[in-house]
Amino acid sequence: MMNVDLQQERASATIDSEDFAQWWAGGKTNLEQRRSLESQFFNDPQFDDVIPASCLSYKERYEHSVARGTQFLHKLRQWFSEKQGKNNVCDLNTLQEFRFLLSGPLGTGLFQQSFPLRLHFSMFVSTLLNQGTEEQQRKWLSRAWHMDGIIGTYAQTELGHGSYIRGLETRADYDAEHEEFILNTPNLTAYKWWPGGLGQTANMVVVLGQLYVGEKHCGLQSFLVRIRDEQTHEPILGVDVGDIGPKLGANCVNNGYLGFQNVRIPRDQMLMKNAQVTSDGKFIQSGQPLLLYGTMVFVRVITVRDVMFELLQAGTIATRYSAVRRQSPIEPGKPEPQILDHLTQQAKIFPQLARGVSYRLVADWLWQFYQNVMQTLEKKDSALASDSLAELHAVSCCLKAVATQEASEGIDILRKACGGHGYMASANFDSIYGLATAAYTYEGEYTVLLLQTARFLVRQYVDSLKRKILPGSVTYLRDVSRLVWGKDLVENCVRSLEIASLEQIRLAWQCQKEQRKRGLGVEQSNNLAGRQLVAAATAHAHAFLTRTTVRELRRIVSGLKPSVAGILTQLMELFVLDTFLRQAGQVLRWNSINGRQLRQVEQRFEQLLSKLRPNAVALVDGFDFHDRVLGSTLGAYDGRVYERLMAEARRNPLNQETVNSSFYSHLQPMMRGKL
Ligand SMILES: CCCCC/C=C\C/C=C\C/C=C\CCC(=O)SCCNC(=O)CCNC(=O)[C@H](O)C(C)(C)COP(=O)(O)OP(=O)(O)OC[C@H]1O[C@@H](n2cnc3c(N)ncnc32)[C@H](O)[C@@H]1OP(=O)(O)O
Ligand SMILES: Cc1cc2nc3c(=O)[nH]c(=O)nc-3n(C[C@H](O)[C@H](O)[C@H](O)COP(=O)(O)OP(=O)(O)OC[C@H]3O[C@@H](n4cnc5c(N)ncnc54)[C@H](O)[C@@H]3O)c2cc1C
Repeated sequence: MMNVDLQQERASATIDSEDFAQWWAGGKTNLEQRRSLESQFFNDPQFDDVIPASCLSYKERYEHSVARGTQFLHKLRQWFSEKQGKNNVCDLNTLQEFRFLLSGPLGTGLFQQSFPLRLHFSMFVSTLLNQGTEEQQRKWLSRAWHMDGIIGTYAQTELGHGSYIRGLETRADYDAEHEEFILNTPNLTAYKWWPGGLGQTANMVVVLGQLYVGEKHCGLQSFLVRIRDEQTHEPILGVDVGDIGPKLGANCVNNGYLGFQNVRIPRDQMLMKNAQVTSDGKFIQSGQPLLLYGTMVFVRVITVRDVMFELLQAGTIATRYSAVRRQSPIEPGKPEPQILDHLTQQAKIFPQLARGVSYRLVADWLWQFYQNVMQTLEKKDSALASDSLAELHAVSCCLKAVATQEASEGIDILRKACGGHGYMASANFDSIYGLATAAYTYEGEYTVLLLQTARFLVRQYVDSLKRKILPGSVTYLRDVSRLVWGKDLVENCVRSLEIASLEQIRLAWQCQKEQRKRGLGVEQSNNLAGRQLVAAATAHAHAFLTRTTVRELRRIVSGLKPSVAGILTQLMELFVLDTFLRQAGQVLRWNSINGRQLRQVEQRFEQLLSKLRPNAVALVDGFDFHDRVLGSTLGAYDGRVYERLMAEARRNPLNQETVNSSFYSHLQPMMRGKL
């Protein structure tokens, strides 16, 4: 039976959640296909949970995720190859499509704490694609794509170094006589540490190590290394491998450690698309060295989409729960309202929904931009390629940083918006938050990535002073006009964020110059200007996110059904106004905005909350998360929150006996003074 409040919400909404769901899924056919695929898995008893996953031990969780992961991949592959037909070869688009099935809603529905085989596709196969020569791809790609004797992962980070990649210590020495590389872990800090699936799952890795040819250091290169025997799965001689242990979240990923002692691999297992070692030991850098970092760029790009889903999962749970939960009369003597009627509750939840929708528009744009840059790189126009790569790196770094930070923060706001019940593991905010906050760190830590973007921004700012043509993402730096507060509030807000970004970049540049004038070198000056540089990259991200959201929505809006267009326009506006208000410190520092104008934004913000209120439940229904994807007692479609909380408590293994054995062994002796 459906909760009556949710029934009422759905009946009185002015948008049709089905229309929204079709747009969200990219069309009716896509939506139907996704639903049919999900039902094949979610209705299959072999994918049911007997015991709540949160009640399993760490080891049991791993074993369960491998058992389920292999069944999942087997079934998904069959479905995917039928769908792809003859096109079932591994290229970038196919990989992204398949990876999305693993890490999007479907994969999340089956693995709330992720699973160890994900890295094989997102990082191992993508590295073979990006960094392998055609010959290497012929040899390895198809096998890897079909997991034919190969389960891979990406081993870059070490115990001692993660952010500063050049500091990695793993060594690969070329032995010309045997045409082999010899891999070594010279000390404890050189142990690989963190790679997902490395502990007990993977049998091959892409390893990043310092290449030495004789005495000559040839920089970091990537190598394809077998670490476990294909048949027995025992570690190869000289390989020391294991799992690093429980973490804050993502506890089914099987993150591992790895050390090498004189492990030999053939010469053709260095990935040689951009750099080669010839059989007689000549090192040739034939492509742009930075392409070695290509896998990281790829994952940063797709992470924006991943955290968008996590934020909206949490948003759906909090919205439905807030429509079911009744507490605290607004007027004395009146019935307790749905907590969603408290304006402050709307102000916690709706901006997160708006942010998620904005990330969706920006993630689509970013993926397109990534593909365009990849095509440019293939054209071998080195100047153009290097400019495009620099812009892609700068944009992807700041978007990944800010999106993961805001999504994690948003998920925690949504968790708190569910009061005490939000803290239950069965509400599932812990898993969702665990994944989102991991993304804040992995694939480039937040501050480290913002500093990368800031370098680019300062350079573009200096170019703007020289009246040079600027890349698309920063053309606004050429516009030095002051803010003119007009009728269009969205434009006022976006423009003031752009001005704040421009001025903050200018300030960061001035700080660097001041330090240089004091006689400090470039690196020290950068270090001392660090806070300003991070503020500049953050301000740029906010300006870019708002401008891109507005532009992308305007580009597509005419093709949408009026009710979908209407709610998306409200959400876009709410996102822009919310960003402006949250960044008010920066905005007011760099723009002349008076109290009346600020109040205008606040009033419109509050008005938008009221406008969205009647459609909130229909909107989150439109994201079309299956109950299994939400995995939450608070967020299920039927709204039977209290029944589910109680049922889940009763399933808890502790409640399977009325008296636990610890009573006889400890509590009773204590009470009888017999300890
Ligand atoms: C358990 C997970 C949860 C479950 C989810 C499961 C699956 C999800 C899928 C995958 C994710 C899972 C796991 C994540 C895997 C990882 O984390 S892999 C390890 C990732 N590591 C990093 O990201 C390290 C971050 N550090 C760096 O990228 C670089 O070291 C640096 C900070 C960018 C600096 O590099 P450095 O070599 O020192 O260079 P320098 O600062 O000197 O810069 C040189 C110039 O190169 C430019 N540049 C740097 N990187 C790139 C790049 N990628 N592309 C293009 N250009 C780049 C840089 O800006 C400099 O340019 P200038 O012109 O000189 O300014
Ligand atoms: C869940 C998870 C999964 C992961 N999966 C993988 C994987 O599959 N493969 C893999 O190779 N790695 C993986 N990693 C490792 C991950 O990429 C690194 O942890 C990440 O890049 C951060 O590096 P670090 O741990 O060295 O942090 P540190 O760099 O030590 O960061 C600590 C602090 O130092 C600051 N700091 C560091 N450098 C600078 C600087 N230049 N300027 C200013 N401040 C700085 C940071 O801002 C931060 O506050 C994973 C990590 C996690 C958490």
